[in-house]
This record gives sequence, structure tokens and C-alpha cells, in this order.
Amino acid sequence: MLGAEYRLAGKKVYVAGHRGMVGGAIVRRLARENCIVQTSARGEVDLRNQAQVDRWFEANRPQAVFLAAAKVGGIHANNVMRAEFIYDNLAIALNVIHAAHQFGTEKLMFLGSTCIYPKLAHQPMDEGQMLQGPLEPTNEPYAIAKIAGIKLAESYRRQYGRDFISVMPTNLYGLGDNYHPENSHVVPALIRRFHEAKVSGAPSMAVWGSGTPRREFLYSEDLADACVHLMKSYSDDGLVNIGVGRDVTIRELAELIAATVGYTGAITFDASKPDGTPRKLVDVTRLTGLGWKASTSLADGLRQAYADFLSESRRAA
Ligand SMILES: NC(=O)C1=CN([C@@H]2O[C@H](COP(=O)(O)OP(=O)(O)OC[C@H]3O[C@@H](n4cnc5c(N)ncnc54)[C@H](OP(=O)(O)O)[C@@H]3O)[C@@H](O)[C@H]2O)C=CC1
Ligand SMILES: C[C@H]1O[C@H](OP(=O)(O)OP(=O)(O)OC[C@H]2O[C@@H](n3cnc4c(=O)[nH]c(N)nc43)[C@H](O)[C@@H]2O)[C@@H](O)[C@@H](O)C1=O
Repeated sequence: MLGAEYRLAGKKVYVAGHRGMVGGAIVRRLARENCIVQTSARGEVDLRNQAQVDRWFEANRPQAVFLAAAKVGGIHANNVMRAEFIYDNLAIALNVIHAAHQFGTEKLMFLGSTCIYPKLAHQPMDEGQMLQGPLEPTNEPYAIAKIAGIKLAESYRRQYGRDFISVMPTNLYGLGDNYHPENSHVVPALIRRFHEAKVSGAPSMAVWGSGTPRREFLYSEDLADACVHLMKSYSDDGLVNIGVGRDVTIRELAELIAATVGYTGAITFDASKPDGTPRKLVDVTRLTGLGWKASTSLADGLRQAYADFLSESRRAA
């Protein structure tokens, strides 16, 4: 539902997870909102620790909260660190949402993920498909924690009248992404591995899985813009998908990333690695109706992400 514009100007706005890809993009986007941005370093506030979270909220009393902090990773990380993914993400959602209620936060946005939808959901996936079928096994713990976060926000709205909303971003990539060789998502992983293959002159580079799954990719800076737009304009207990409305196969993505990086060797596929969900394209009808559309093409976004990877690598060298 389109709510009366929630004004961010002059407000104390807490971005939980500000050092991450999404949190960093939201902080950059908030520079245009004339608000007071608050952040907390993990060293001072471990969001899994309720007492630390309560102490921080009592001292800082944010009026608006973007909950972008989470334990996040790709298909391999989710599949092998199952206990960490469910524990950390349940704890973070529970502590931050409850503290926001206790200390009078006016508006909170919880960031979920499209892995909350059934493995074989009807495509494109509309918001009504949550809990309508079995989840994808490789990221089920993470998905359960995200669904719990959604239900927390919805329940605090229904019982206490809190203006807490939940958004479901599709697969993301962009500035400040996680380039860990095993634990990252597909886009940063392939940027890093095709770059390394180009530098080393490797004759071929193996992409995980069959190459046939389809994924939708939204650029991080676009996502941040969508989050700020919805924080100001959306107020209801239904989910809002955030996506671009079109997808590619992993094979097409790999070919695009190889071209972007300038890798000219052979691209092979490693069937010993999991494919995960066969397709995850979100229905963006509700988002479009709320007045927002993505603007960065995959080709342009990949060029910017690769440039960011190169500058990060130079800084780290
Ligand atoms: N990346 C993607 O493809 C997608 C992401 N999302 C969602 O977007 C949000 C952000 O994801 P993304 O930016 O990619 O993730 P990142 O891993 O880049 O950032 C996560 C942030 O959360 C912080 N964090 C994690 N655990 C704790 C903790 N215990 N205490 C304090 N801070 C903590 C991290 O802090 P530190 O840097 O100190 O570790 C980091 O700043 C998440 O909710 C994720 O589920 C949704 C769909 C797709
Ligand atoms: C956002 C979403 O992200 C995760 O779901 P996912 O989309 O399946 O994750 P992914 O990006 O890691 O993989 C997408 C596809 O890409 C293939 N693939 C090829 N080569 C590499 C590769 O080198 N690394 C990775 N990670 N994947 C590769 C991989 O085999 C798979 O078929 C959830 O865990 C969860 O975090 C979530 O909600």
C-alpha cells in the first residue's frame, strides 16, 4: 500500500550492516536525504548479542532502521555453514526488530531474500508464493531465518502497530561485494576467477554446476535506491520483491563476465558443484506499481563491478 510519504530528512537513520555491499550502498544513497546516518561497527555491537543491541538502541534511539546486516554468502557457503547461517540470521533479526520496537523506532525495513520462495515456485515468483512449497535444500537454513525475520516484522506491525516493512531483493552484485573464492555469490566469484585465469593465462576456467540455472541480477546501487524509495513510500505487511524483471542462464552470465574481464580461454562446467534452484525470477508488478524501476543494465553493472574489483585489488596489494 502506498503510505503517506515517510520523511527521512532530519531523522536519525540507522543502517545495520553499513560495511557490507548493500549497507554501504544505502549509506551512499542516504547522502541525498539530508538525514543523520547512524552505524555500528561489529566490534562494538555484535548484533547477535541482545544486550549489546539493546544498549546501542537505548543510547542512539534511531527513528528509522535499514536492517541490512546478515550472515550472507553463496550456494557453497550456505550449504556448508548451515548452523551459522540460521543462528546468526535468526539472532540478528530477533534482536534488531525487538529493540526497534522497545526503543520507539518509527519505521524499519527488513531485508529478506528471494531464497524464501519454494525451490520450484511458479515463475516469475510473486510475493504470495512464500511458504507455498519446499525450499531449496542448499540454502534452507538461511531461508528459514529470513522467513522468521519477515514474520517478526509482520507480527510487530499487527500486534503493536509498528511500521515495519519487508523487502525481497533478487540476487545482487556491485560495489563492495564479497569476493571470497569459495563463499561468495556467482557474480563476484566469476569476476575474481576469470580475472585470475586471464592473469595466469589459464587455457580454461571451470564454472560451477551445469550452466543451465537461470538467475536475475540487480546492481547494488539500484537496490539501495529502491530501499530508500520504499522506506519513504511503502507501509503495509505484505512483502515487496525488488528485481529487474528479466534473467539469464549461468552460462550466459559466465560468457558476459569473461568478455567483461577480457578472458578468452575456454569456459567449462563442473557438474560436481550444485546448481541450486533452477530459476529465481521475481515478479516486480507490486514494485512497479509503487513507482520504482531498475536502471542499470547487467552489462553496465558488470563493468562497474569489475572496475571496483580491480581498484579493491590494487588497494589490497
Ligand atoms: N548479496 C546478495 O546477493 C543478496 C543479499 N540480500 C540481503 O541483503 C543484506 C545485505 O547483504 P550483503 O550486503 O550482500 O552482505 P554483506 O556480507 O556484504 O554485508 C553484511 C553486513 O552485515 C554485517 N554483519 C554480519 N553479521 C553481523 C553481526 N553479528 N554483528 C554485526 N554486523 C554483522 C557485516 O559486518 P562485517 O562487515 O563487520 O562482517 C556486513 O557489514 C542481507 O540481509 C542479505 O540477506 C538479499 C538478496 C541478495
Ligand atoms: C542471493 C541468493 O544466493 C544464493 O543462491 P544462489 O543464487 O543459488 O547462489 P550463487 O550466486 O552462489 O549461485 C548461483 C548459481 O551460480 C552457479 N555458479 C557457477 N559458478 C559459481 C561460482 O564460482 N561461485 C558461486 N557461488 N556460484 C557459481 C551456482 O552453481 C548456482 O547455480 C543463496 O545461497 C542465498 O544467499 C540467496 O538468497
